[in-house]
Amino acid sequence: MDAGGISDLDLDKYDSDEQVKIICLGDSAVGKSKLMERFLMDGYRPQQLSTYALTLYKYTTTINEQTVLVDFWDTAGQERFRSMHPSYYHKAHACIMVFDVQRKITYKNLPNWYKELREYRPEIPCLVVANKIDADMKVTQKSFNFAKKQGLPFYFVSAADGTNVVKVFKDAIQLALSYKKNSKDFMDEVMRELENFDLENKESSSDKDEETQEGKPDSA
Ligand SMILES: Nc1nc2c(ncn2[C@@H]2O[C@H](COP(=O)(O)OP(=O)(O)OP(=O)(O)O)[C@@H](O)[C@H]2O)c(=O)[nH]1
Ligand SMILES: [Mg+2]
Repeated sequence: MDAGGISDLDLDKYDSDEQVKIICLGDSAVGKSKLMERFLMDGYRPQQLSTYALTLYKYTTTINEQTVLVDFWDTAGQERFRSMHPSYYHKAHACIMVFDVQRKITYKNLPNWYKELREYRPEIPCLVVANKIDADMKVTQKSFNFAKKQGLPFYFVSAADGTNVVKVFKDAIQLALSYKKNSKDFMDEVMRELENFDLENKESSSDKDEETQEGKPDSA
């Protein structure tokens, strides 16, 4: 692993305005890596961070005249243990949750992934993706109710022929950005309230000082 790889794991960077982190969840072999590679096709630079069993895909885009750096996090094998390391979820702004329409079990496992996601990131946008529709277009007639039940956006996609791939990733970036903006506004509000609270506290404690001052016997 090179030094650049290590600095890429500097998690504090996700606090800055122009960086978002998007994670990918789902069973093994549903096509998570293929989807990312399809989206980033030209000039993507996956960075294998084998120590951490993950790959970072870096993507830069311009939204509202602002340059946005997106880190897509992809796992390398951890999902076989049915659970991710907490740092995988840390400061993520959106999640793309993938299943394979050809393997029912990968759909059945979605609630488990979703539960774990919500333990770490209760509020981030989550997009549900049914991959490999190229293998049998008829599956798009079937209903997969998990997303609807949870009120999550749902997409039929194919990493093999590219159907809807750009749409999913662009939507994920938009949702990540708006999540970040709104949670930041919320935090600003909390910080303001805390400052006010602090001021009030200081005022009341200085009142107290005066009282004790007054209560003291006059030395003169
Ligand atoms: N037909 C078809 N095959 C696909 C599609 N996407 C992925 N595959 C195949 O599915 C297999 C698994 O794809 P990966 O992208 O490696 O899956 P993954 O979710 O990253 O798997 P892990 O890294 O093991 O968790 C590969 O053989 C892909 O070629 C698709 O849209 N259609
Ligand atoms: Mg993979």
